[in-house]
Order: sequence, then structure tokens, then C-alpha cells
Amino acid sequence: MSSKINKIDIFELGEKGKEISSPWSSTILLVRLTSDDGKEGWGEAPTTFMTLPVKESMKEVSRIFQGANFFNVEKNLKDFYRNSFYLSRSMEATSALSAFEIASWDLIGKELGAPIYNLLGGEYNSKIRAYANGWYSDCITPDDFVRKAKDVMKMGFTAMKFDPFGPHYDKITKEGVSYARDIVGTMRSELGDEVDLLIECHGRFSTHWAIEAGRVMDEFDPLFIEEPIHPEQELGLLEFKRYVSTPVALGERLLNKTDFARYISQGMVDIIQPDLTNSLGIFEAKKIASIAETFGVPVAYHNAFGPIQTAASLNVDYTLPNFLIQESFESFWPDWKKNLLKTSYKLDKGYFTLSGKPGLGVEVNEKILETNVVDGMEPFEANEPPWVVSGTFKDHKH
Ligand SMILES: O=C(O)C(=O)C[C@H](O)[C@H](O)CO
Ligand SMILES: [Mg+2]
Repeated sequence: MSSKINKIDIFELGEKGKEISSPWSSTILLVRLTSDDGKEGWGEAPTTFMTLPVKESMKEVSRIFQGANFFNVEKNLKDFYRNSFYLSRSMEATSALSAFEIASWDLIGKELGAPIYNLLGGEYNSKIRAYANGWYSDCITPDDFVRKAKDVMKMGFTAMKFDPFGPHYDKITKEGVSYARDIVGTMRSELGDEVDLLIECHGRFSTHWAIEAGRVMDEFDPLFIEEPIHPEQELGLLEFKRYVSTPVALGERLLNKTDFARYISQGMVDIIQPDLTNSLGIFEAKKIASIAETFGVPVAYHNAFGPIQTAASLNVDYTLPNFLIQESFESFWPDWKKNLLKTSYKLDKGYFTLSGKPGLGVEVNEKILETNVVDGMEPFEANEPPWVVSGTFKDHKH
């Protein structure tokens, strides 16, 4: 039985000059671990304005993983942690390391002939409810949002996430609150009570204004309100939850189980959203979900980058008693991203299913490793931050 990592390849993929609705992931970073008997494991690291730093950090991680036993996931991560010094505070380090951890599990599954979920407790959920994100590029007015939302529902989605706050940041005016309220209110009245609306704030507000923006959303019964407050103002969440009844979801910017344990045990979060490409991969994602389960907190993995991330998230979703819902950008990806996999999971009428093949259950389309190799940072837009869906960081007066 093979267990050694023989070769490590790092790829930066993208498509020069093409607009995509999720600018933060206009590049993808992949790692391919090849074992001594030629099996390949794939992992993915997120980018979000950090493409080159993460790519360089992946080279640091290679120095630990080269020649290591890919079954020894805990030991390999600890070996990097011991050297990394800033790992618990550096997303560049955790993202790079997460990609290697995911690729290790892909190799482990292929070596044992089993899908990863069967190595993590088996199939508790056989189909995974998805919510759509990335669908609302260029939406500004309530009618813009409703028009595109109706297309999303025609695809079979029963839940969708969107950020109705335009260009407001740190603070929000009364007019801005009322406009966001109109957007969400019109969505609710036009789409009906059955669809789940998920309100995204992108961590853009300071506490007082998060409360102003959040409390008007309660009447429309969203499934959750995400990252209402700047991540540094975590104690503001306790204040926020005194005034807003909509469940608070967050987690894409937390880096490990210790962070999640603090937020959950102090009652600062109602639904956790770990991003397993930011928070040390598959096994940590399972541990974090177990911590949440002890507090009755459900899990909705953040998933905003590429298909290897989706496949890894789904393999953990399958095993969770406290799974809630899975984020998906798939339907709004550019073609190069859709064509990254030859064999893949299925997304049909708003539900995911895995192939059941060993490892992640996907097969990378090797052709794209030539046609879409890029090198460099994502495009920079001076008047629109990279973390919003494109064309939405402006208000209806412009
Ligand atoms: O998908 C989400 O929840 C997002 O917040 C999208 C963000 O722009 C993305 O995660 C930034 O990395
Ligand atoms: Mg988010």
C-alpha cells in the first residue's frame, strides 16, 4: 500500500480579462499531490485578494509535505503549525495548508477505494440542500433582484443569498436601511413565504449600524443574517442579538476549531459557516461541526471558490447530523470553472449529490491545467471591493 507523497504541483488557474460574478475567486489555486504509486490527490486554496501570498505560502507547506505519509493528516498539520508560528492568525497560511489537507484525504480515499464521507462516519445525509449565491450581479433596485431571483427559482433552488446593502460600509444611512428593507420586502412578497432568503452583510458594518440594518429584516423571516458586523468587533454580536431575532450566521473568516469554540460557547453565533479551505480542511471541518453539535448549532459550510472546495465540503456535509444547507455558486460560474472537473458531483433542482467514487469523488480535467494557467493577482477594481458580487457596490442614485 502506498502512503508517501512523491511529487507536489501547484497550479494557479483563471481566465485573463473575463468578468465573473464572484471577482474574489477569479483565480483558483490547486495543489496536486502524487503518491509513490502514481495516485493523485487534489486540494484547493481560496484567494480573495491574496492569490500570490497564498501561492507562495503553498510552497512553504510543500517543504513539510514533500515525502510525508499522506495518511498522517494530524501529524503533517502539526508539523507545519510548529514551524508556521502565525498559523492561528494568518489566512494565507491556513488556506495554503487546507489545500494540502484536502488533497491528502483525496489520496487516502483513492488508496482505500472509498469516498471520503465513508471514512468520516458515513452517509447521514444522502442529498444536500443547496442555496444559490453569485446570481445577483448588477442588481441594484428591488425589481433587479426579483427579476433574477425568479430565474434562480426556475432552476429549482429553494433558497438564495444576497447582499442588499449597496455601497454602505461601516455605517448605513436611514435611507440606505429603508432601501435594503424594500429590496428584501419585495423579494419576500414577490417570491412567497416558501423560499428561504439569506441576508449577506459581508461583515461590512460597525455594531450600531449592523443593528439598524439587521432589525428591519426580522419581519421578512430570513433563514439567517450573515456576518452583520466587522469580524474584529466580535463582542458586538452579543449586542446585535439583543435587538435582532434573525439567526446570526458566520464563520468564513474563522481559521480553526478554537475560534469556533469561542464564538459558539459565548453565544455569538446561531449557525456556523466554516470555510474548510480557510480553516484547515476536511478533518478540522468535521471537528468544528462536532463542537457545534454539542451546542445544537447547525452547519452551513461557506463555499465561494471552486469545485474541489465544493466536493470537499459535500463529503463532510454527507456525514453531519447538524447539517443545515450548502452554499453554491456553481450555476453562475464562468465556463472555465465549470469545465475544471471531468467527473463531478451533481447539482440538480437545488440539491447536491456526490458520485460515490473514491476520495473527493471528482476527476480534474487535465486539459484545463494547460489552457487556463495564469500567474498573478486577481483584477483590482478601485471602486468596488473584490468581496461583493460584481456590479452591486453602488446605490440606486448612481
Ligand atoms: O459567499 C460568501 O458568503 C461571501 O461572503 C463571498 C465573499 O466575497 C468571499 O467569501 C470572499 O472570500
Ligand atoms: Mg459571506
